[in-house]
Amino acid sequence: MLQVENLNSFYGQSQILYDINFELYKNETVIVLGRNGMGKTTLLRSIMNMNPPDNEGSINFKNLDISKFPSYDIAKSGIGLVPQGRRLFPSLSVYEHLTMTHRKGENNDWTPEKVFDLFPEIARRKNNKGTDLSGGEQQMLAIGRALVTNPSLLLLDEPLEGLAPVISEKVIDTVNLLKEEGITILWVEQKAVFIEKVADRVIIIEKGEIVYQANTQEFIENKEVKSEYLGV
Ligand SMILES: Nc1ncnc2c1ncn2[C@@H]1O[C@H](COP(=O)(O)OP(=O)(O)OP(=O)(O)O)[C@@H](O)[C@H]1O
Repeated sequence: MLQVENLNSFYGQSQILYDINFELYKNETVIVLGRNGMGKTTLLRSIMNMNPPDNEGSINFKNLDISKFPSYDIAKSGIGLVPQGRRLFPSLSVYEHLTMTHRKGENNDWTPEKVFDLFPEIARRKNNKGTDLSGGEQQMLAIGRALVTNPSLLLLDEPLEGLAPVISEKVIDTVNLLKEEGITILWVEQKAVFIEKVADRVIIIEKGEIVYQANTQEFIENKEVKSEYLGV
């Protein structure tokens, strides 16, 4: 579904990502782990061709090189981003967040109403400003806003940040449900604690380079890798 080849990313003169190569297969959930500042957000921004960073290399999505597409065309081609920190719009209501980006899907259309069925917590607050919601509700809205673009690939940037354990569980359950619906997931995260509940494969990024790729079971059993790169 996605092939990233020889991706190098730069903020001005500073190189952040070095020769990144990996593939995502349809319907798998892959977690990219890395400590603070290792380049995880930069990787997602590069896939979306958001500026900054500047990128070199190729990114193929469903056999199309999207690396030079503007971000809105990448979104249209079927990649949805749930950004770090949610980045909701202070002037928009919950409902407006969902209607503004709704783009009709081919089969199983994610409408604002379907998002409300998934997250009744935010349905009750549809006329409130998005930024007035609790942290957990804001994360649900941020996921909903990406879903109404009807993505086949969803990029999640540390979606559990600042959430209570019970809400984190709900987000993890939601991601598993989306996988059942056929959505491919690329999730970047600092901590590996929940990984066996959701991931098929794990990639570790260290100072902008991929230093490890394995299936989840192999990763869980590999204490050396965990302590070397994640300090756990
Ligand atoms: N706009 C920017 N301009 C210059 N440097 C940046 C910019 N954004 C990020 N960086 C630098 O790029 C590096 C990678 O940052 P990035 O946000 O991708 O890391 P991360 O792994 O997502 O970290 P975190 O877990 O803290 O979100 C860091 O050294 C950061 O300081």
